[in-house]
Amino acid sequence: MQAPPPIPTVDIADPSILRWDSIGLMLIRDFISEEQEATMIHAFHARDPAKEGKKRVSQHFGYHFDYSTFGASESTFTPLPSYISDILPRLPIQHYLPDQFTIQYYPPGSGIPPHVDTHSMFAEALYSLSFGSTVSMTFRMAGPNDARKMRLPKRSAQDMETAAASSASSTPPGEEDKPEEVVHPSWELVLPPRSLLLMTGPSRYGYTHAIRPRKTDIIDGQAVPRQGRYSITMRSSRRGDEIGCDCAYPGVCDARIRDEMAARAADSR
Ligand SMILES: O=C(O)CCC(=O)C(=O)O
Ligand SMILES: [Fe+2]
Repeated sequence: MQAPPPIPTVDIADPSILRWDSIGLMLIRDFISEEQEATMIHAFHARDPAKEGKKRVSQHFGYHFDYSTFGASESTFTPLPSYISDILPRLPIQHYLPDQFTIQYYPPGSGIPPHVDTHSMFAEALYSLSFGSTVSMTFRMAGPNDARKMRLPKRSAQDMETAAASSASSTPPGEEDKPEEVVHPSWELVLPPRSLLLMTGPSRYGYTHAIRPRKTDIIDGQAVPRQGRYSITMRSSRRGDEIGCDCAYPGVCDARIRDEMAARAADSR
């Protein structure tokens, strides 16, 4: 079920900024220059030369993403290259800054399954800087199906990174006869190269985001073949007492899921 994308408001002072205020989403076009983009692509392949694989390739800077907690590592830290640290003073939210950076290369045809980034381990602002190629990102308000999937036993940490709310899996056994659940319509947001996406509020906590694994996107009715696309996901880790979440989306909130499991374990004692 696909819906037209919600209509953004264009910032009067800066028309390169589009906002979807009701869901806390913002896109800044031309956030980096073509020169910065070329530097980032060059630096990525200086560390990971292969371009011909079919799978997404990741590099970590700052505190590494920890695939066992879905938060930032306590200790593994790679200093930031200047092409990342240089952009931090220009991020729209300055009272807290990201400290966990994942650069991903998506060869044409690859994507990332629908998921909600961990609520409890990262502060509200989630950034994605796109470069290399235009891509469509699919958003969908999370529903009961996503909540159920997030409560399934996890196969492995790597699966869970993105399978958290993945809608790719099949109907669990015994549930075939249940009435069809409400699935909210998805819509696609075109992310141009060199644009910065900021997710806060509902788009951060209550929507899944995904990139469909395909070689061509349909943009304004035209088939646009994908080239290699890169992104830098930037997150601010929560530490100690800050870890937790009291968002309005308990169905897809890892902090609530952990509480439910603890309560269930206590009940069964
Ligand atoms: O590539 C992107 O823009 C988003 C990546 C993402 O959603 C993630 O790493 O959690
Ligand atoms: Fe994500």
